[in-house]
Amino acid sequence: MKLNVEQRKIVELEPNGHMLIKGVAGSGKTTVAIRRISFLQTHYCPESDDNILLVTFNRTLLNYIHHQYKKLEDEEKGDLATWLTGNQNVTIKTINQIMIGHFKDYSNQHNPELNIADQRAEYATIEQAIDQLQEEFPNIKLLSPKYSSFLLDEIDWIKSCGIQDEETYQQIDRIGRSTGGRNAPQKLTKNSQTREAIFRLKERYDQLLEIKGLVDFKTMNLLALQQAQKIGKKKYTHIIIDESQDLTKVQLQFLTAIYANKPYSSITFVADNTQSIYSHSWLGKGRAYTTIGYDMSGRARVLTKNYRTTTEISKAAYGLIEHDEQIMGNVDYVKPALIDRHGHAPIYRFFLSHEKQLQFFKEEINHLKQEYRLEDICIVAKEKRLIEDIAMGLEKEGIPTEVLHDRKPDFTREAVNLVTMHSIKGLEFKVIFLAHLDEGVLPNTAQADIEDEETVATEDRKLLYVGMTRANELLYMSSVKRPSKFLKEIDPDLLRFKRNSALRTFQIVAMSEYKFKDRIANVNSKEELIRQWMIQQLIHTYKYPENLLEVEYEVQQFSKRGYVDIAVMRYVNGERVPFIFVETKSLGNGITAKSQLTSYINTSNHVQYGIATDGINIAIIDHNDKEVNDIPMCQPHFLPETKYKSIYKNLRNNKEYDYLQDKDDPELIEIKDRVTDLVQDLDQPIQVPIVGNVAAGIPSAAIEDYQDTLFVPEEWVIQAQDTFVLQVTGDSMIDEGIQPGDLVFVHRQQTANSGDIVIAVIDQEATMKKYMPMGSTILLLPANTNYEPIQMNAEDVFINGKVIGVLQKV
Ligand SMILES: Nc1ncnc2c1ncn2[C@@H]1O[C@H](COP(=O)(O)OP(=O)(O)OP(=O)(O)O)[C@@H](O)[C@H]1O
Repeated sequence: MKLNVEQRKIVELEPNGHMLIKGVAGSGKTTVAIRRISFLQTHYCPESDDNILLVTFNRTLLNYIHHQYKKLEDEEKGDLATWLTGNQNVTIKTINQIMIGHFKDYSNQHNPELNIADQRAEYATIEQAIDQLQEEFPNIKLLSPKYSSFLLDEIDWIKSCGIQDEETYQQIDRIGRSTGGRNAPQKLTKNSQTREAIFRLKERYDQLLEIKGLVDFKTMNLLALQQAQKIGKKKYTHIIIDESQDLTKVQLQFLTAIYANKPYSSITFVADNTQSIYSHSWLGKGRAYTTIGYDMSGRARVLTKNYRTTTEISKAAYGLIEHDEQIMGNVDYVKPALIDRHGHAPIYRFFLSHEKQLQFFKEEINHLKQEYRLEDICIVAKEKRLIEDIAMGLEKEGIPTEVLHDRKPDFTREAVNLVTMHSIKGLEFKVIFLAHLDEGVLPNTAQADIEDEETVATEDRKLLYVGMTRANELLYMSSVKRPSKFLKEIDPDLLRFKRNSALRTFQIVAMSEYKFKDRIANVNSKEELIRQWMIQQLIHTYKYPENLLEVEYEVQQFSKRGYVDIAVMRYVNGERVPFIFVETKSLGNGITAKSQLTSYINTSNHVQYGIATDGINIAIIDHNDKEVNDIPMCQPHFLPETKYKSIYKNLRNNKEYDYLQDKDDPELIEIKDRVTDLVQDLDQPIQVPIVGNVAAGIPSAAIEDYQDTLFVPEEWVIQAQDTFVLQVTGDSMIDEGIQPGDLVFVHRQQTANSGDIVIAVIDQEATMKKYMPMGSTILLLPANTNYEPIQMNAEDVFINGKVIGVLQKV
């Protein structure tokens, strides 16, 4: 892969202390971070104690980075191999892996028995602490075991921010909490007794853990920081922090503590705030870099082009974040640029049960298997239990799965991957299924208290955004029962109901927009919702004009009469005939109407397609009862003819043109060269009069006296004021292709050359013949073997005009 100019510039930037690389999802931030390592290693690690650290937030991303390196093409491997294999001074780790190392140093020195508490120990200890403090704070209802998870989260947050004393906690703006309890307090007022109680609880909880020889994860982080600051061993000359928006303040301070500030050092923050999905993160909440001691003015580089996803997927994903004021208002927001890579629009489905969703996955995966390897497919859901459920279901159906946990996953195993939304950050797959985008799950309203409702929504909106931007080629989204409110924020025109079909997902049409109300027995029926959605789709998506649609279309089946819910008509040879039949059922009622549909289709030879749908399921069949992907878009030739079509033969240059004249406005004409298909630009057509028939000849009157005129291009005539049009009455010229009824264009003139077709007057009667002078006589030749040539003395023949073209109706 060739880096673009902006990426290469960043990779090859001379290190100059701290810098920020911000960019949209898929813009190559991780790619740049990786390449920069080999650049720094080659050029800016002159001393033997120069080390480079690439730190990531989550373990899945770390594993994925390792996996991606192995896949790099041979030419790039040369460079990368230096630090991947042989060279020991490059470390790629998660932030926790590094901090645990320092924590171990700390415990070895102070308390070798110290261990990290598991979740069960944390809950047991918090309940103990609550119990001990309840007497002291009898009025604080929050001090109750039922709020344990809320309180643990708050304590975690206090530690994540490195808050050391109660006074600071009393003053601080509490932004970013998202895991309250169902009945958690609505607001943690500043300088309140509630905050006092929480802070005391934190202290008591830590003491109790300590007695048990335990620390929780966030205290482990604090001790690691303390250790790093104490020993002052600044090991890393260059630090690159991928996904830096996810780190806590303490984690960021820790990295500063291990950063060796040499003249050629660098600490690079790689960030995308739009993807900040952790409530305890520091920078991701819009805080300035100055809060951790870095002024980024003039030190930020931006990557705007998303290389990962197609334009269709990107558009839908960006549509989502555009609805979020918090995201758009963030100073570090980067407006994404689209690259010109197109693919299938995202597919969105909803289901009435988990089993139906699973069934859909199974069927789609079985289809996808023909084009993709199973390991190119990843199913993502917000919660772990949801992906585990899906994995179990798929395994039962014989589809191998790989759940990507923290443990080292095998990205190469022939299996469908499954992962949580949080863990998929930084990863990418050709096909992504985002499952269970359900109300209540996304956003998880049960967990939000009112103070943080917006923050929770923003965080979950970002989660969905992260998920959507993981897909290289194909994105499926689905909900079970009520869809997440975020899906309604995406323009429905950007989503599809199924693969390889233009059909959009079911949407309720406002009753004021209903069509054919006067033809419908019960506009309030549930089935009508589906019919009106299909009518809307036929008109807006498939572009069938309303007057080609009929509802309750009557068909005759032997002795029985039936009524098709929607019939799409089209014109064939001027006749209006049924083309598509649609049978609808009320939402989720199944497509049992399919057999009915087949029998209706069989009542007419004209019907080519049938659709049976209940808004959730759909079958599209052709007249042979075979499932097809889609129905055709409306084509111009399906419509009733609005133009008269003729062919004009220009006898002056032997060219043929299509001559199309609007039925309502004869002045509106279109001329097309029949050989080149080029449509002629007709700025100023001229008018030529239709003056009568050939037998009458060309009258002497002026053009203005005639009302019937034709509009034609100027170059078809020699001179407008001398051109007339006559209708052919006889068949004497049919071998020249001139038929009775044709219109001939005649230039008024008294002479002619041998071989010209002329209008000649003999005995005051006009006739059209081929002119052939022979000495003092003239031969007038018919082009029809049934007629004899006429030989006349020259003085008895009056040439009235020469035929210069023929217009023939088709
Ligand atoms: N210049 C480029 N040309 C072609 N493909 C590129 C280019 N830069 C990056 N890519 C590809 O785009 C995809 C996204 O790159 P990468 O994962 O580095 O982006 P990112 O900004 O870290 O994404 P995210 O923040 O969404 O995780 C990868 O498949 C990468 O190979």
